[in-house]
Amino acid sequence: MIDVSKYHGTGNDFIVVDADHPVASRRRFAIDHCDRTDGISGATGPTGADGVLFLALEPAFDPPRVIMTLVQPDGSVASMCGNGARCAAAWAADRTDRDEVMIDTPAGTRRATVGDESVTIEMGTPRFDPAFVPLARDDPMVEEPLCGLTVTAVDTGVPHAVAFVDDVDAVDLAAVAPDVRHHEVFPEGANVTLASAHPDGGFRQRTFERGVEGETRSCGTGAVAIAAVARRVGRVEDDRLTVRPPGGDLTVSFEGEVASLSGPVVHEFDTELSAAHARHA
Ligand SMILES: N[C@H](CCC[C@H](N)C(=O)O)C(=O)O
Repeated sequence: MIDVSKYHGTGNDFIVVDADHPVASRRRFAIDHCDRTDGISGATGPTGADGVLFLALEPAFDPPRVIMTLVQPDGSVASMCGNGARCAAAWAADRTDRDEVMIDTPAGTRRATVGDESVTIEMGTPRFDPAFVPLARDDPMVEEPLCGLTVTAVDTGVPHAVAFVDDVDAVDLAAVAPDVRHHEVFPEGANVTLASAHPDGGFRQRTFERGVEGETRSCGTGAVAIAAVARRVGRVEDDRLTVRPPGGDLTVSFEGEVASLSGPVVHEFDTELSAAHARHA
């Protein structure tokens, strides 16, 4: 058994594992323990999770660094996760007593700042170039019809197909998302993110995630994707926007074209999990 923690960022929830602990098969560990019916349990029973964050803390750096690897419930590895990176920063801040942490991800190194009420992570520059998303074509996809939605494709560390609709709750996301998520124009697949204008400003959000293969309560790269697309297509000019997924409000801000993501992080509980899976299972 190994010690683990459970965290969530606006309802996007993760099992956090110190990478020093021996886990024979990270893939098997994520598939088993993320399961919503018989995965990781808290005081009130099984919770499961949207993914496992394996975190290697390097406290000697200034600021401390964390190498973050997100393994998803289907066993795949995602190159970036906005809410996961915010949880990783809170975990590292607890261990180092520092409020600034660098998170190393396959999408790049991102600075995180841990405050009392919220954790902010730099998210880099959203990219529309087909080579970045990636798209299996030479032109960016901006407000094009795709599987019944009007889609703009953007890379915010992972690929998002963003569609603005009148009311995010009026869309049967589970029904419409899989065709977009698996469309041949996205050679690595895509997360499918819906947005609609909120009466108090900003946007409501719903995201169907690749790797979870379902809707999550929040998605940080998706929130940044909505803000980036809204600016690109001229829906807003703001440098600071509230994006509201079902699990709680996120703030996306821009300095020039570089985005940051802020919102609360909650340490839910600590427990122990079995890590004794066959290496290649
Ligand atoms: N929930 C995450 C995104 C995970 C990325 C993943 N679903 C993929 O692209 O495979 C976030 O807060 O940004």
